[in-house]
Amino acid sequence: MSACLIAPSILSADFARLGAEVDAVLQAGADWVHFDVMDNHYVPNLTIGPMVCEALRRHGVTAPIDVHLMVKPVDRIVPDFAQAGATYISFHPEASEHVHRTIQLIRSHGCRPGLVLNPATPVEVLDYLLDELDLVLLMSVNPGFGGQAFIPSALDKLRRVRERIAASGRDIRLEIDGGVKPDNIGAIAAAGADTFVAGSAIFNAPDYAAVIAKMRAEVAAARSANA
Ligand SMILES: O=C(CO)[C@@H](O)[C@H](O)COP(=O)(O)O
Ligand SMILES: [Fe+2]
Repeated sequence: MSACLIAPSILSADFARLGAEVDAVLQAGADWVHFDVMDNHYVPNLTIGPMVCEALRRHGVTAPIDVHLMVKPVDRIVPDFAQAGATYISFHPEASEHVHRTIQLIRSHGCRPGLVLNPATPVEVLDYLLDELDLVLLMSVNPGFGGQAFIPSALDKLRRVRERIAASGRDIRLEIDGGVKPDNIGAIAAAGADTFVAGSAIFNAPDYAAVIAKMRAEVAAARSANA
């Protein structure tokens, strides 16, 4: 099983102090920075773009930046995020006319491609694509907002995607996004996730290090119970 990675979603950070917030979660033990990009078109909310990603790199952030694109169309913005220092770029298949081509575009710009499945998107969308992907991101809420409740059917979907990843023989991260908290992360890990996005659970907590440590401990306990 791959290492457990914690990716705080900066959607729930204090945007007025973004650099300091990102420094604080990384110092508190986070592995990645999850960067939610919303366009008020594919989803009904508007957030941040490549200039903010570049500003974080200029600020000195060296951790992987995990860009979650909730934009339509996708391709036009990919080179800008690559230039801005994105590590992973993930997108929703519903937002791209040619999903395979978008994946290739992301890789050709030196980034790692990921595909995001909404709660109602069937796992079959991964057919013919797993060989090209470095990450599958399962949404456990509908995209657009932080602070929503985890949708339980994501657990079964995690198990099904984990089986497909195992069958592919490739090293593909399985990331979960939406409503992840210390009290459900164990069940999420047991279902097969190895990369955990958490926005409100981390940024609304008084002590980032304590909540990240609690999440890691829950994942470790679930993994040893399943071993
Ligand atoms: O992509 C999204 C929402 O569309 C997420 O990354 C959220 O920002 C996660 O926030 P929490 O559910 O953990 O509060
Ligand atoms: Fe996200």
